[in-house]
Amino acid sequence: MAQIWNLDAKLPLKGIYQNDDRVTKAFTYELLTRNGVYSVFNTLDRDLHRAKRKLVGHAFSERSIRAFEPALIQQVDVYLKQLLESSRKPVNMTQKLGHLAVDIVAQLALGYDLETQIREDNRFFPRAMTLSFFVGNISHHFPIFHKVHTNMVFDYIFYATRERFIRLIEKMVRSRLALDKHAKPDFYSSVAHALPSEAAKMRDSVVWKEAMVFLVAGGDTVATAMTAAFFYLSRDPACYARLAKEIRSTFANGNDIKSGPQLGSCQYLRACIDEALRMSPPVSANLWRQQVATDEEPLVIDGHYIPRGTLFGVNIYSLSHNAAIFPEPFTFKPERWLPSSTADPKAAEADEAARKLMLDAFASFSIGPRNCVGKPLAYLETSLVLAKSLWYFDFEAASGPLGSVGECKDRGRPGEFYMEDVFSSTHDGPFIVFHPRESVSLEKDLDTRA
Ligand code: HEM
Repeated sequence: MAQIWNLDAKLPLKGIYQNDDRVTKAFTYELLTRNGVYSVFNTLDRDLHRAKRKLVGHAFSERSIRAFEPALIQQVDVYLKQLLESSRKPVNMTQKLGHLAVDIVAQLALGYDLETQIREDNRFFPRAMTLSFFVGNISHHFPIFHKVHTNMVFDYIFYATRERFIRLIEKMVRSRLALDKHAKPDFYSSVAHALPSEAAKMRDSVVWKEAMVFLVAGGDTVATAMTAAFFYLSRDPACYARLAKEIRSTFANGNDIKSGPQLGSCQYLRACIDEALRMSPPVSANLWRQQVATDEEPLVIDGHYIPRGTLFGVNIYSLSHNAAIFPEPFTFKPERWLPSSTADPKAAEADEAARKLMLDAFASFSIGPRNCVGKPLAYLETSLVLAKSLWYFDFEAASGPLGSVGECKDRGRPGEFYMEDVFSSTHDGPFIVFHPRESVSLEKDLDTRA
């Protein structure tokens, strides 16, 4: 298996990921399915993918997201209440935001109250998702293991966890199907009109496959984005102060923090999120691609001839840390994403050219027809959580040994959030201490929102 690393950033990204006439997802994606039933994520066939993408896209239209937002805010309120209860004590943000994100995505997929934020019993669910990423990632990078049925070995070792995970999803799907199509503002409600009336076994059904993708793709990733943002902000007083000032001067009260022009005007918030996504891309695997089987012409990308059967891709982490595009790539600098503020027209032109180069190379959600369909929701969720956290609290890194959990020490970069690639990412920390702001009352706002 060959691989193209992104040494010259400009071309291979588009040539690979925006070239769906000639390039498709690699066969390794198909190894992630069982029973030959594909989801929007792992289907290779271009026409089937387009149809599925159109279907799934309904859940992310502006209208659907607006309808879903109150359910999202309800989950964020649970998180805020818990921060209040644990004021002045260190909070492990990997756990806290992991629970929040999975509760949100369970609401989004199937209107289900997973309640990992408040109850212990379903907390195996995010752990099981990470496990499924881990096992799938092995086949994705080493398909030979799949051939020798390594997945069956993992199935055997993790049988109990896998069965528990699948039974819970089955319960979620069944309880949703028992309700009226439009009983909840969720994915099912957005797509129910277009679903086949299925006689298929539950685990082979379209609802099952797509809901499963939502749960796996939309929980862990957003949790990592938010956690990384807290890591960097708690270590950079200047960025923290600038963001706090922006949030606290944009809104008149906490109930106003929702989607709309005010949230949209928070340019520095968006810059902080993009910078966290660049520094710590939640999907850190190589997204392998291959030449479309029916394409008979030689494939040349960015001057590289790609022999038939080769898997190739651009690694998002390495691209995001290419110093020729992102100067000082290991420094958290949200300002790099802001429009130029210099009065000198020549300098402004150069700044804008540099910014365009970065925007073209920003691939944390990938690009092209297989890019992330959940991107608008991911931004909304991350923006709301950061803005509301800063509205109701001041926060800082914990002191003592807990304060350094999450730092990347073994590569000599303590300023970087340490993550491990399991297709998505595993991590721990940071531990953050929250102090309620005296000038605002979360309890009062929660009462008015209830
Ligand atoms: C910060 C958060 C997120 C990041 C960084 C992210 C990143 C990505 C990336 C890089 C891909 C391309 C994967 C590939 O080519 O193999 C992808 C695809 C996808 N994402 Fe996300 N994602 C995020 C949030 C979400 C959310 C919230 C959802 C839904 C609830 C979601 C659903 C999907 C789906 C369904 C695909 C497959 C799209 C297709 O193949 O057409 N993602 N995401």
